[in-house]
Amino acid sequence: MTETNGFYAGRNAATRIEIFDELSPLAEAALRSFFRRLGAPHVMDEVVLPLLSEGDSQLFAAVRDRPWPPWGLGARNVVGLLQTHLVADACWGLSTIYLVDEELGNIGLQSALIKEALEFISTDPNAEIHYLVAEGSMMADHVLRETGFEATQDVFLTEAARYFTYRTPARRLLERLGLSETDTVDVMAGALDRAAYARGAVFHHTVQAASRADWMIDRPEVAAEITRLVRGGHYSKPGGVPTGTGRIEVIDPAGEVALVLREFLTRDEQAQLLEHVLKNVHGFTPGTIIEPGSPTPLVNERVRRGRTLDDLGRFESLFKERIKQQLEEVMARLGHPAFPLGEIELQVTASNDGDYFRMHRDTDGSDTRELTFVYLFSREPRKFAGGELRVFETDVVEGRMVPTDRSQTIMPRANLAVYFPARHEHEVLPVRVPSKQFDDSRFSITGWIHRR
Ligand SMILES: O=C(O)CCC(=O)C(=O)O
Ligand SMILES: [Fe+2]
Repeated sequence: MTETNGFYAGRNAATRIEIFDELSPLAEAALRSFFRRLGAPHVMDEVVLPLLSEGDSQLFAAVRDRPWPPWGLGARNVVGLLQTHLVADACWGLSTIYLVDEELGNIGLQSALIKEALEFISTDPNAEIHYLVAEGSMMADHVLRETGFEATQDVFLTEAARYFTYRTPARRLLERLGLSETDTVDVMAGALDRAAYARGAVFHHTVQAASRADWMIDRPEVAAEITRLVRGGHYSKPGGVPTGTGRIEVIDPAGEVALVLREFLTRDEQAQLLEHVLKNVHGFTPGTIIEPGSPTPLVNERVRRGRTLDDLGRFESLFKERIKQQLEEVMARLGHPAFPLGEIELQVTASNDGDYFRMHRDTDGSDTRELTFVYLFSREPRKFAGGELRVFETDVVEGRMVPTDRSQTIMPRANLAVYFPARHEHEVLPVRVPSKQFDDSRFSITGWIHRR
């Protein structure tokens, strides 16, 4: 047994896997020291502790105890760590296995850590493991699929890359890695067959290498092939009803959930539009919503907080013209059936500090709104955070509106045009504008494209 794992046998015999879901000061000190040795001390405060304090997160640590005394500061030496966190109902994110350099080749240790985590998670027989994988990535895509993951159409967009959700049942992953039948201690000692360790090595090293840019490098414009799925990502929605469980099979979806087109206006047009809007600051009034059964628009801050302006000045005709020019391509790419074009309503929204627009649809099916258009703009460089536009696909099945598991998150970025069917539920996440200045707001122009 130990023959196949001789190099690490001594170390692994002195290693145990410890589970934490809260941290004593001593355990926290041991983890801080671990991340400092990894050269990534920020991970503790920016990832591990926040996830842990949200609840439903566990740390699986490979620990070696100091020979004597086995208590007090420095008694526990953490050499490997895996964090799990519940993202949505029965949907779990796994961190990469963080390892000190001298354990990078210790496949017994890595297998033991993931075995403990997967066994813990799969006490729920429906539990699934999810990763976000960058579109077009070769290594992560190939290896995750080979390990039994399926790619879904659930999209997550950052400025750096477009990610898709990959998922697999926790039980299946345990089996694919050959870990379901052997005890953790034996896994560490080298009792699995070669093929299982080889599969595990490819899997773990791929996840480590592919996600390294996500946790080692503090540069948001650098895209990692694999990134962590987080709560507050496209799986949970303030004030909304959960839709994207990631567990509904999507077979050959008709088109994109929302179509994003860049560079909608020229530079000059952008500057003039901003000028028009800033000049009309006093024309903005609190944004309203139309509630079911009530014909008059109302202010309802439980749903919407923000200010709107109906007068687009000369931009009214410019927007209508440009939307009409794009419409054919837009409908083709959305897979949206053709309709005789009617009017286009336009409205500017300014979202300042604390503003949001919770889950809603722009049509309940009883009016003639077909498509929603959203144009995003702001001062550059941008002075706000948040304000992501999230769109959740809705199908119509036998005349009823049925949410699917596809969604798309659009990070605000100046000069983007977004199109989606008006029946899709969508929301604007809370905006933060530290200066609270009107000029620094997140601005958008919404267009409702009617059929005749
Ligand atoms: O500002 C946005 O991104 C979207 C606004 C919206 O959903 C609406 O005006 O109906
Ligand atoms: Fe809307």
